[in-house]
Amino acid sequence: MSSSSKPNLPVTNAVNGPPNADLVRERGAASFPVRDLTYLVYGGQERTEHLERIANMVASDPVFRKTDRFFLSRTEQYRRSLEKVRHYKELIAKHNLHSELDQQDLRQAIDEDLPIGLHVGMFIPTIVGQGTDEQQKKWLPLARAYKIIGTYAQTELGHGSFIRGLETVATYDKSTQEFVLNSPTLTATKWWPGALGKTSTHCVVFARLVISDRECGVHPFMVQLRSLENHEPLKGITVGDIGPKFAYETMDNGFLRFDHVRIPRDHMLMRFAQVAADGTYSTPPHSKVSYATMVFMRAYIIGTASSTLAKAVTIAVRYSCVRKQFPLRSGEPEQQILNYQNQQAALFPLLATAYAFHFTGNYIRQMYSDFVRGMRAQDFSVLPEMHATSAGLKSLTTWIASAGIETCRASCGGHGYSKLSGLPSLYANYIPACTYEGDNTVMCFQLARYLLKLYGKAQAKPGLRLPGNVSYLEKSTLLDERCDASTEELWLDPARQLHAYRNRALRLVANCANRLVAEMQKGKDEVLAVEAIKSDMVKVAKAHSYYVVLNNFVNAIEQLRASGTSTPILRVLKTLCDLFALHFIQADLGDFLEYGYLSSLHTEPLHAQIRRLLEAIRPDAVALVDAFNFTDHALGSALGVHNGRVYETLFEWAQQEPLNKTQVAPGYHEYIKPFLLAKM
Ligand SMILES: CCCCCCCC/C=C\C/C=C/C(=O)SCCNC(=O)CCNC(=O)[C@H](O)C(C)(C)COP(=O)(O)OP(=O)(O)OC[C@H]1O[C@@H](n2cnc3c(N)ncnc32)[C@H](O)[C@@H]1OP(=O)(O)O
Ligand SMILES: Cc1cc2nc3c(=O)[nH]c(=O)nc-3n(C[C@H](O)[C@H](O)[C@H](O)COP(=O)(O)OP(=O)(O)OC[C@H]3O[C@@H](n4cnc5c(N)ncnc54)[C@H](O)[C@@H]3O)c2cc1C
Repeated sequence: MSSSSKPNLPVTNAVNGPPNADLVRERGAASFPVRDLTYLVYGGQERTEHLERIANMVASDPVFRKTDRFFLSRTEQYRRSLEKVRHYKELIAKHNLHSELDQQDLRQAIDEDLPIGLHVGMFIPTIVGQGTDEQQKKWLPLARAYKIIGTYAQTELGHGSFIRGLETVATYDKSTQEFVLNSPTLTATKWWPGALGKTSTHCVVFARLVISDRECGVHPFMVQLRSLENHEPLKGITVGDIGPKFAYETMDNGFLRFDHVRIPRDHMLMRFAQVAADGTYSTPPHSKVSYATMVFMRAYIIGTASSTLAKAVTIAVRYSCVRKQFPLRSGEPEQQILNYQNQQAALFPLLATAYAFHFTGNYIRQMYSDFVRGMRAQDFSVLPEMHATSAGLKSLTTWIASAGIETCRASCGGHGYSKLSGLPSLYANYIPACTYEGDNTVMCFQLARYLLKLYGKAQAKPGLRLPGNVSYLEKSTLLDERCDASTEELWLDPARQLHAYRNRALRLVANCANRLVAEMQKGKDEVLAVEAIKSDMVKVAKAHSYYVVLNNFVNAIEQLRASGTSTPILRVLKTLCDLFALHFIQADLGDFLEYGYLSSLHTEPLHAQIRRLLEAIRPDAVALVDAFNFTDHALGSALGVHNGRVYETLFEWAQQEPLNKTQVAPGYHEYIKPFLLAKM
């Protein structure tokens, strides 16, 4: 079945000409209407077409070009991203894109780490979340109109994960009703905040509040850094760029020091905690409420794991259909490398994961908006679940997406190593997601701690009802149950798949809890006992997060079935869901074998079923990546171009290499010629 209607995307950047015949054939053989799956992914036909209009506008606009990005210096890349910011603002005005959603769509289409990312992603959300109504009235209009540009300055040279250890101080001076911000040591220097170095005029600074020598904990403060007239740093402020990084060249991650900088009392963001004029301090309703922007960003990061991985897989799958190596038998034509089982085994689980993460993203968005609704009504009861779940999912999704991009790159052979494949920069720009907004390992401890606590409660109080995704912690009888998937067919049963993931998670939680007790019985206090089980805690958090991802994928398919989604779409989603479920059991087989949950009775049919799923996905692979509907601009890859003219595009793009501007190499006269022409 071919797609029900054609996508409206232009073929930009690629070399024009007849499309690659193999890709055309693959597209014609899809078993489902591609366009319908695109609508499903992007929330319907109208929304898809709107996104396409914006994507087309960006892709055809020379200011947003990406093709020369590899040939620009760091400074040029930063300047170029500022040019894009200015143009972004012009387009908002020109096309009346004033809603937050439109602007988000536009930034997503521009597809670059712009130095306003922190402004929209953390600075404005912190004012919204932490500012009083008056503070919002004062700063939001300025921020939304880009009259001020801000960032989120929390991390310091000596302190990142451990927020309570921050050293920057904000001392309240009752006599002038001001806070005095100071960086008392070198390690107190703010270090890393995006767009802090050169772009931002303002920032929300996290500093420890001190009132009359009393420590009141870390709080957010609004601080102006630079003059709005000439962009010079204000008195007492030392600010700059932290220098070269692994990638992320368009972003001026910065450092910042305060030398007794005074700000008015009403520059502390006081929605939840307040300092009165006389220095009276009112505590917030929840001790971690000032960490809410991080929770918001973690939810956002979970949402982007799918699209990032989907880009890498789109490039690798299209290229693997164009690329041919070896005939099976002499005299036969060479095979598309995607026909090889190993290539399918590398790429298809990642394709399935990109779809799985799409539904995880929907789930966490919903959870986050419920949480915000509660918080507005002063109900913080969901905060622990929201924090723990988002911390775990942020870690799992960014780890898998990062490793997945690298797998895609390696699966493209030599051309994957070329920056023109788009994969090295996708990887290098994406991997800090495993670190920023909470180091993944540290985040896993948060989820594991939450699960251990709930498990302990459930053990102590049989009959206790736990929230949906953790309700399995109530059922210790689950530990006695074994897998009964002894045939290939039984492995396709979602209930059995979920049973396996639940059982593994519960086992690891129970094991951790038992070890904790054993360590304490050996004489350790609780703190040291936790230290003794830390690597197991990471496994616990991952195991639970896998279960959440799978559970959401399974539920999403059920909901789609109930809402009348067509059979071909349901069939292909079910196949992807099965592959996701079975692949990650296979990948962690030791966990399931260790406690006898599985035996070779089950693993043989498991492996066989995975092979069948790879075969089932093969004819739909191109259609499944096409359904993500990326423009060539978004992919930025000579290997992933929609028309499949991979070699033509690679060849043309390589001509832009500055070394090719002259026939004779720069340096030839000084360094090559002397020895070439030297007498023997
Ligand atoms: C939309 C556009 C987007 C554009 C995108 C732009 C690109 C952006 C790119 C990069 C931006 C990057 C930004 C940053 O990195 S900002 C800095 C982020 N920093 C961190 O994430 C630091 C990580 N550390 C922490 O979050 C915490 O310190 C901690 C969780 C590790 C520990 O906190 P601590 O204060 O030490 O608490 P305890 O361990 O003692 O725990 C006490 C108690 O509180 C619970 N808890 C901790 N955090 C939270 C929270 N956020 N919400 C709710 N509850 C929390 C914790 O679980 C404990 O609970 P208990 O066991 O029940 O007591
Ligand atoms: C590209 C990028 C952009 C960033 N943008 C911003 C920004 O805009 N604003 C901002 O404020 N910050 C920003 N950051 C900083 C970022 O949030 C921190 O780097 C991150 O939170 C990790 O903290 P850390 O660097 O202190 O790592 P550390 O905590 O020093 O981690 C180092 C290692 O120690 C381990 N470790 C740490 N604590 C423990 C523990 N208790 N037990 C066991 N192991 C532990 C970790 O797992 C890790 O392996 C950015 C960072 C990057 C890379």
